[in-house]
Amino acid sequence: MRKVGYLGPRATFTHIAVQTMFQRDEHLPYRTIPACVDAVVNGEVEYGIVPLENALEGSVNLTLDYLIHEKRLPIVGEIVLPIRQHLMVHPNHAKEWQELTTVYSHSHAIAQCHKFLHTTLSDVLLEATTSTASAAQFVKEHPEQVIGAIANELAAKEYGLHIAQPNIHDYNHNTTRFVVLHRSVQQDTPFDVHDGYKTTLMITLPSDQAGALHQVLSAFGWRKLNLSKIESRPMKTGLGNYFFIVDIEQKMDDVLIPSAIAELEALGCTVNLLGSYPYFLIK
Ligand SMILES: O=C(O)C(=O)C[C@]1(C(=O)O)C=C[C@@H](O)C=C1
Repeated sequence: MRKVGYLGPRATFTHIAVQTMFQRDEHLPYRTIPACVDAVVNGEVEYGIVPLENALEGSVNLTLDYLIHEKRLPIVGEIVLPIRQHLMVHPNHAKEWQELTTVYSHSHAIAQCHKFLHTTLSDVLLEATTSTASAAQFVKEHPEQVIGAIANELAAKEYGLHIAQPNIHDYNHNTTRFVVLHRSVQQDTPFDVHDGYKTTLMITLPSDQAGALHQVLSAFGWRKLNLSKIESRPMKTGLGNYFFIVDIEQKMDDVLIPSAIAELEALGCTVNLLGSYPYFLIK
């Protein structure tokens, strides 16, 4: 049985991803994303699962920044999960959900429900928590307060809450990508089944070189390497300094990706491989 760490407490979306893909393993909750990443670094767990990107809200910057700037662990797998957000309250307040004073949730979950919150609960205070399930746990522990949480159905069951309004996310096609982290690059994949492979690179452009980004993209383009994501993030070294994260829709090979990397390096770019890994889409 392998030890798998996740952003907890029990019944987060991350926990659902872990329960689905690591059914026979031991699951250990961590309070924050950095704590979960640290647990992999320290060897407390073999794998750590953290959210990376949501279809409505974009990247989970805390994950990306911690992985890039603090603890550089390889990505060895990816799980994509459909996300349905529900407004839940303590059963004592089932009829008062329109009079809530405060709604708690993870900032990404709050952002996925802005339209609903704006139109239906416009005066409510919004408070960010470390995860959706920790918001549900907080509501359970404060039955005297007229407050709510945005979380999933499993959290409503786990913490004995009443779903006052189901499916409050603003757009139907809501999914989140979770990455599987390991201490070192592995030959074995963390799960037996998968829907395809991705390779993620971090690319830093040479400073002040006109057309550098165009040249980078053409190194992938003429090799017909399909990119499923390109995103820039601050290098945190000064205003205007950015690096790029690029996802290529295929496994690392012997020819195409290595020669694209060599071409980028010849152009003066710095390229780091963050992982080449299988992904699985949960239905
Ligand atoms: O709080 C949770 O339940 C999480 O697993 C975190 C998280 C995220 O950070 O994006 C995961 C999925 C949803 O997009 C909302 C929150």
